Amino acid sequence: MAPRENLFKTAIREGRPQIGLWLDMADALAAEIAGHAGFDWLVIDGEHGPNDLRSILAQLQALSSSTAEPVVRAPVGETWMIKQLLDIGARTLLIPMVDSAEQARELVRAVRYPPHGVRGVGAAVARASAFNTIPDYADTASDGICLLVQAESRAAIADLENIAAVNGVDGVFIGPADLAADMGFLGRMDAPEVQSVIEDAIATIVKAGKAAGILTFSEELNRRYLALGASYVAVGADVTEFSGALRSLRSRYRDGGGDPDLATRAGY
Ligand SMILES: O=C(O)C(=O)C[C@H](O)[C@@H](O)CO
Repeated sequence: MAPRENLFKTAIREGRPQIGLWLDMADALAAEIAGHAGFDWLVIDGEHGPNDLRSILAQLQALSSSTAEPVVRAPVGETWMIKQLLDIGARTLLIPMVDSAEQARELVRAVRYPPHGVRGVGAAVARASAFNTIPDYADTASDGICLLVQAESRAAIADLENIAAVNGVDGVFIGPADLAADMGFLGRMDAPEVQSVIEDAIATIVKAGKAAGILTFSEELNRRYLALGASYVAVGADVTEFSGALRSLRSRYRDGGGDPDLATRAGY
């Protein structure tokens, strides 16, 4: 039995738009609910969500009955951390703060077994191999693994062509919040200077033959990025959706109607 196909990886390779959501509740039940909402991909956020290996595992298990591809964002791109995430069954990884092609090449090595990389071999006891019931797991694992690197600094933008060209990088994901901050526009992702860099970055990634992705809570921007060739866009986050819905509900019962902006305030 070979590992099942990574349909998200196939879709972004073919340029078919994939709509995603950020999961920062760090909760299996919340992930399961999101899994049944029809998203194509869901980011289990190990960078900013209060996650550890166990909570990521629980969310992977909760999502195993859904068609959404779990995308696990590591806190940082460390080889030992990537090994643990792959062993618990994460197949699509999003690695934050990748500033150079050299860093991207190291990440490719981290997700591959020798002789192509440095991933430690422990498949026999790992969930990734369905506990040793996928006999050819080690030989076929890299087919299902999808490596997405995040470009979110001026340094990354300067080396973007080379990052996108790295063999084994499946997609480059633009982090608008960090990019804006690094450019001197903290919290102002909509600044024209930032938007112009983002649009050029999408073009560069697509020209290199790789999948471009991004997260924004603005529907207008998401539609624009899709039109420019981005193939996987995250359109919101569980925390902000939950919080916005609750505040909106509460404000309807407040004298005077409450603060109409509460539910829609942009986040980053
Ligand atoms: O820079 C960004 O934008 C991202 O990397 C995404 C954010 O980290 C995400 O958590 C939304 O706030």
